[in-house]
Amino acid sequence: MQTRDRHLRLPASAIAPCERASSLSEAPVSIHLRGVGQTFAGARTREAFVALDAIDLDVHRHEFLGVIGPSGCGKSTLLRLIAGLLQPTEGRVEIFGLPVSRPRDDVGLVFQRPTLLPWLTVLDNVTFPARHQRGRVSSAERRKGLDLLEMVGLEDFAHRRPPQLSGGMQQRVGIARALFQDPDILLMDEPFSALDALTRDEMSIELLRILTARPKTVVFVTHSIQEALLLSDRIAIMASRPGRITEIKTTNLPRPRSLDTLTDPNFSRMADDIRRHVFSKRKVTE
Ligand SMILES: Nc1ncnc2c1ncn2[C@@H]1O[C@H](COP(=O)(O)OP(=O)(O)OP(=O)(O)O)[C@@H](O)[C@H]1O
Repeated sequence: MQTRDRHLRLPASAIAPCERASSLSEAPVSIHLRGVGQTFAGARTREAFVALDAIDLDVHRHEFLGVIGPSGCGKSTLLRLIAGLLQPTEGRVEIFGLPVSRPRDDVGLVFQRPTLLPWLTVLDNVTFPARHQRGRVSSAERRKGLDLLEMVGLEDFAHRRPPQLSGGMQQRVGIARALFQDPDILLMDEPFSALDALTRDEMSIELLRILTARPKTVVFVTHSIQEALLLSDRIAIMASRPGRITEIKTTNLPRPRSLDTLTDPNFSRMADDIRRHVFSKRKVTE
C-alpha cells in the first residue's frame, strides 16, 4: 500500500468515477482501420508473409483499447501502422478522419523500453520533443516537463540521468515524455513488460490516474490478460497466421479501477473467458 501511495500525485477529487464507458460508443472515432493488411517480403526466401489480414477497427475518443494475442500475431505491427511508422500494404488507416502517412505530433508512443538518452537529464529527456523540433526548450516547457515529472512521481529526480534510475522509474520518464506534447492518442507497446510484477501493477494504476487527469485515446498492447482487463474499456483479441482480430470484448468493470478490481468476481470471469478464447484460437492455428 505504501509503495503505491508513494506515487499518488493526484488529489482524490481528481479521481472521479469515470462515465466514459457508457458513452464511448457514441464518442467520435479517433482511429479508424478498414480492410488493413500488412504483407512482408521474406528476407531469405522472398516468400511473402501476411502479418496482418483484413483488420477492421474503430477506436473511439478517450477509449482505452487493450490488444492481446499470442507472440507474432501482429500486435506491434498493428501499432506501427496506427503510428504511421509503417504503411499498410492493403486497406486504410485514418486518424481523426485523415489517412496516416507519417508519425503525427498528436500521437504519443511508449515502447517496452523507454529509449531515453543516457547523457541527458531526466527533465531534458522529457522536454526532448521541443528541443528536437525547434532546437530549444522554453522556460514554460521546462515548467511543463517538471509538472509531468511530478505527475509520474519523479519530481525529485529531474536532474538525475536515466542510468541512475530503476527500470520502473525510467518507464515513468518515457510516459512523461510521451505526454509532453499532450497527444490526443497514446500508443503503448508492452510498456510494462520489462518490469517486475509489483511495479507493473503499480504502473497500471498510475496510468489509470494519469488518464483520469488527462483523458486520452489509448491503444495498449500487452501479453497480460490481467493488465488488459484492469486498464481497458474494450479488448481486441488477436490470432496468428494470418494476424487478425478475432473478437473485441467490452470490459464491463466499473471505474474508477484499483488493485481491488482484481478481486472483483467479474474480473476472474472475464479473464477466464479471454484466456479460453485466446487458447481456442491457438489450438486451431498451431
Ligand atoms: N519488418 C518486417 N519484415 C518481415 N517480417 C516482419 C517485420 N515486422 C514484423 N514481421 C513479422 O510479422 C509478424 C508479426 O510481428 P509483430 O512484432 O507485429 O508480432 P507481435 O504480436 O507484436 O509479437 P510479440 O508479441 O512477440 O511482440 C512476425 O512473424 C514478425 O516476424
